[in-house]
Amino acid sequence: MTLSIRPDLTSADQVLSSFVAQKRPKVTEAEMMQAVRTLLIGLGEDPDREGLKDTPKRVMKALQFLTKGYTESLDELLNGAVFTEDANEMVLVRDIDIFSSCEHHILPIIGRAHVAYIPNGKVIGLSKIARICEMYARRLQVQERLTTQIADALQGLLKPQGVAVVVEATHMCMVMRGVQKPGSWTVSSAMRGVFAEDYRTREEFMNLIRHNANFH
Ligand SMILES: Nc1nc2c(ncn2[C@@H]2O[C@H](COP(=O)(O)OP(=O)(O)OP(=O)(O)O)[C@@H](O)[C@H]2O)c(=O)[nH]1
Ligand SMILES: [Zn+2]
Repeated sequence: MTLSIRPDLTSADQVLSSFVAQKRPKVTEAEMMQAVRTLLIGLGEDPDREGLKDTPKRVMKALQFLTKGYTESLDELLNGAVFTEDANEMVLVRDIDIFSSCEHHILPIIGRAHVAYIPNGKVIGLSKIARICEMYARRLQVQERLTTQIADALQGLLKPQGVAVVVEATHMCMVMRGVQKPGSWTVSSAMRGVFAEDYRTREEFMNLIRHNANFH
């Protein structure tokens, strides 16, 4: 089962279960499209008018794409790209775009993730860090869980000296509806190992995610 619908799992269980690609449950696409059609009627629309004729299919496809992380696994996305390397300095991948969906309203969470780790004999292909973010973001999420899942995945895969993840994001459910606060954004962090234990390591990470790159 997927993480978001198994709140009883510990983070270690969650990392393990992420190794196995999840299958979509057996609801037919026709049933999903029918549900969107019902929504349209409930909203006061005519689902048979020309502009809306293909909308149930489009909405279903869009939602399938936005939640494709349920069908992905760490094992597949890694493709073996964990290498033995005698490196022990911080590795940071910054400014990873995040497009997720909040589980309360299925509205976009848009932001960036910054992910660092300090190796302990193993390094991971850099693109795989962004792919891990992508896999967890493309599920129904709360920002806090997205942040800890990324950290726990790296911690579980590499057993590094430490992992640090910061996610900065704006939630459309707080911008377009509800409390309507455009410009508000949320910062969440997950620190593991030396990043949790040693404030200087954490400070170094925080400084590195604040400075501007020279090539911009
Ligand atoms: N902690 C956390 N809360 C979130 C996230 N995304 C959405 N929420 C919040 O989830 C809460 C759901 O509250 P409810 O009162 O059940 O729903 P609601 O009536 O739609 O709430 P409002 O947004 O305040 O109108 C809201 O406070 C949202 O802002 C997230 O990633 N993390
Ligand atoms: Zn929401």
